[in-house]
Amino acid sequence: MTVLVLSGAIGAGKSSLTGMIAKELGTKAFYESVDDNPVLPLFYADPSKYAFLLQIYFLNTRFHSIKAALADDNNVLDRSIYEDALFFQMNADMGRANQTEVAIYKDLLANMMQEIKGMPKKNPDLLVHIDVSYDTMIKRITKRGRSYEQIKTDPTLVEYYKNLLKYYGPWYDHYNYSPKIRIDGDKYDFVENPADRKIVIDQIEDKLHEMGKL
Ligand SMILES: Nc1ncnc2c1ncn2[C@@H]1O[C@H](COP(=O)(O)OP(=O)(O)OP(=O)(O)O)[C@@H](O)[C@H]1O
Ligand SMILES: Nc1nc(=O)c2ncn([C@H]3C[C@H](O)[C@@H](CO)O3)c2[nH]1
Repeated sequence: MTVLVLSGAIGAGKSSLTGMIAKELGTKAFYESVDDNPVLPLFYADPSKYAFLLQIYFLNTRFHSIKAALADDNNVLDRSIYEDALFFQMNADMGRANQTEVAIYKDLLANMMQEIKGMPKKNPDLLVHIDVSYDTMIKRITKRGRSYEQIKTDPTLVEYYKNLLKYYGPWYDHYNYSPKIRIDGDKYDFVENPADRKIVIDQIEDKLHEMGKL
């Protein structure tokens, strides 16, 4: 049983690469709830009002996916639960959550992580992190076109996205729940270019070989 999780900023290419890895390795893909997420558009319209609710929503849906993915055999998840705290900490630091919400969220997250520790498989086998610059991130967000994520319609998102990248650097450096690998999302156009896709998939497979997981 091998479980891979993807990480990276908004629009980094996690969902795209998740699908490619699942196809290549013949594993099942688990995607975070976006298009069916009733809170996400509300959050982008009024972050202070909905930051806490969105975080609870994501934590709950991610926990469902993790329970399914860690119980089953070979799986790949398009975002790790370890990034949830990063998002909430950043939103809290930006004044979008009060101290009571922060305390309740942290306690609930710790409680859920405790449950995960009790599962037969506690941690993923490999974290695949996609690194992107601000310019690439914006290009991809624009290309994907979710209306509420566009900086043209909401210029305050420039600060939000730049801030997110600032939080991701140290987050990746400190991540130690499993082996990890960094993919250069600026360099490799693994969506449009088959040669780049092969390079990226090879990097992941080489790492799995090295770990004795392939
Ligand atoms: N390496 C890449 N080269 C070219 N286009 C890419 C690349 N990665 C992603 N894209 C494109 O960028 C957009 C965002 O990709 P995707 O939805 O996979 O990102 P994500 O990391 O899952 O985003 P989110 O965090 O919002 O869920 C899509 O339109 C996708 O086709
Ligand atoms: N606030 C907040 N907390 C999270 O834990 C979180 N996880 C994902 N997202 C947002 C980013 C993309 O717009 C969209 C798809 O990733 O959902 C989050 N937003």
